[in-house]
Amino acid sequence: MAILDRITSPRDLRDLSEAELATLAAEIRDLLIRTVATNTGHLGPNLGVVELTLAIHRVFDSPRDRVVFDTGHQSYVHKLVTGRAPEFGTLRREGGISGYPSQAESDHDIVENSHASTALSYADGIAKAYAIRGEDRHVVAVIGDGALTGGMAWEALNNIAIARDSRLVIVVNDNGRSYTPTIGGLATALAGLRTNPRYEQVLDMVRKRVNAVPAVGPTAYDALHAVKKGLKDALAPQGLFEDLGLKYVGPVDGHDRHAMEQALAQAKRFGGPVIVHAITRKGFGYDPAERHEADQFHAPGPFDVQTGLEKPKGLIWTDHFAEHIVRIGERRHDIVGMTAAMMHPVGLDKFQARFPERTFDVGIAEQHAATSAAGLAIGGLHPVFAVYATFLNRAFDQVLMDVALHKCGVTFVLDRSGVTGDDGASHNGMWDMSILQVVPGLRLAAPRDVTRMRELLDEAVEVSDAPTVVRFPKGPPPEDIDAIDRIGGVDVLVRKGSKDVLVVAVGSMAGTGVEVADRLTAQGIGVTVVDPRWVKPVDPALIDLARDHRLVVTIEDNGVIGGVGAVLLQTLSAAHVDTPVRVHGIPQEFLDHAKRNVILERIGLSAQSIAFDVLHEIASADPSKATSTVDDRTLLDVDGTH
Ligand SMILES: Cc1ncc(C[n+]2csc(CCOP(=O)(O)OP(=O)(O)O)c2C)c(N)n1
Ligand SMILES: CC(=O)[C@@H](O)[C@H](O)COP(=O)(O)O
Ligand SMILES: [Mg+2]
Repeated sequence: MAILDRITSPRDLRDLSEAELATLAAEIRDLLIRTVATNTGHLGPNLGVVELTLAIHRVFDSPRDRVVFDTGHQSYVHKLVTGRAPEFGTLRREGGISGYPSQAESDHDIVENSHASTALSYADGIAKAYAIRGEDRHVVAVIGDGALTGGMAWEALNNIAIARDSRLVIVVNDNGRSYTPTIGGLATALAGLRTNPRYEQVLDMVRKRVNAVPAVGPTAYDALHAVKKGLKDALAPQGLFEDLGLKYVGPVDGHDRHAMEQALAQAKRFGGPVIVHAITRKGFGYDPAERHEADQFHAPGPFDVQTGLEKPKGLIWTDHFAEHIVRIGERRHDIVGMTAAMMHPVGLDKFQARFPERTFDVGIAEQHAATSAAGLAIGGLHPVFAVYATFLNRAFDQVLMDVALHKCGVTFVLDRSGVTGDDGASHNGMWDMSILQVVPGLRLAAPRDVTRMRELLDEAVEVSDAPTVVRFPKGPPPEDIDAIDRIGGVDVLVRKGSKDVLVVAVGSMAGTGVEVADRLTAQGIGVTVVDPRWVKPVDPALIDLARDHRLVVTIEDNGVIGGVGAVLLQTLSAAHVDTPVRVHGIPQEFLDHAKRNVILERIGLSAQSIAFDVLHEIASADPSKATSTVDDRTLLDVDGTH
């Protein structure tokens, strides 16, 4: 029987021998590799925290002591040792366990938000609460070196440094990388701490000699720690954490479980905030991951376990952006590319290779990126900040008050907009076309296909006195959908029969809009389908089109509150256009993980569902238009795809 099968709670870890613990680590690695190879997910980060997580759960008593993971993508080992090994095969599957902590799954889980750099703030609050309530409970926060480049982490550290009563242990999981090597002064400071060879050799010698002494060992090791600390000061620069007044233990070999346990036990005894600096390697224990130069299998697609080779995947929207931004950069020498630690995932790697001096990776620091972009624009350049839509949320005030207020020509390229699916509620890019609607002067475009993405990017970078946004979804783009006409800035995609229904299909929903038209025209309903291209500001042509039709139906891959449909409805009302508007979009909810297409179907963003609703509405308003399909959704199925 596998040792992992015997672990139903972290306390079971305490009964294992050294040999069993080593076997358990191997079993966990094997399960991680085999599961992610088929389910996808975060392999490199989780292979890097096997020993570290086991040590945490042997020294601390979860869930009485709380363990908070920053970003949460590295919480698979935590899940395995907190009773979820039996269902680990359902990882990231619909109805299965999430790829991030989930309160619904376990009392051991806290932070579900996959946005980086939040863990220390949570931990600060929880630890203060326990101190005030007089509860003798510890809080352990695991934060990566990448997440430490996020501003929130330093806001938290500034407070934690003076929270003397907080029983808070911060484990810095330092593998030197986000996707690629972590950038900036912090990375250099951490490297200074972890790469001082003399310090390591002396540390090794001290640890071996002292720990060899039975009974006295650990205590003596603690006492010597003070010496070691002095030693470190002599050998390595004063740690930036200690300069903040934070106690610091380390650096510790994060793959040496015993050493990690000693360091954690020592930190636990401090009784106040303390940092344990663990040195790990992303992908540790699986050669293809460790050797994977790009990102050490941060989030690989399906791959072959034996060879580590990823299954070939087709081009996605990002790949087409990656090509086009280089072409733009060739003709526009003022264009600079910016990313928040995601150079390849957002498609700026080719631009960086071509124009290294015009490409900036700012770390996981979207707020800084947005305001630095404003600075770059003020300085006479045109920044293109490529970022996942959901991660721009945290830079809303910077977009509003630092970029738009000063009329800066910055282009935001929002990848992964709309429903992304696998990475759960905090990854869906369903907010941008709502929150950015309120930004005065900002122009927002949603391309329906690659050709329109190129056109709209070209138009966006020409705007020098306002922020522009181009947003597209995760995954492969559709075939091009050519327009049959253009009215104002609005592309007409379909125009059949009388002007019964105007379908306003936004960006990636254009194909769905055309399919809705197919279903309605098959029922004798006249339909016009348009793609606004620029959804903000509202194109006046849409007002005239709406006025000429009996019903307006909007379809968008964005939340329904404050989105394109909502704003069009408001605009028509202000223009005294009485045509009713039915808004179809993402319900304003946190959506559980599942594949994008499954979620779209489930929330009614499918041609079948929308056409049925429209037909129902028309039949109830004009019974002469009622047909047999009103009560039988399947009869609408003109192309037999449902
Ligand atoms: C605000 C935000 N921006 C970007 C990301 C995308 N992202 C996910 S994990 C990751 C790298 C995290 O690096 P680190 O904290 O060092 O953890 P590691 O993967 O090395 O364990 C990034 C940039 C995110 N989750 N949140
Ligand atoms: C954890 C995190 O925020 C990212 O690594 C996320 O997994 C991005 O996923 P995709 O790049 O697959 O959309
Ligand atoms: Mg890292």
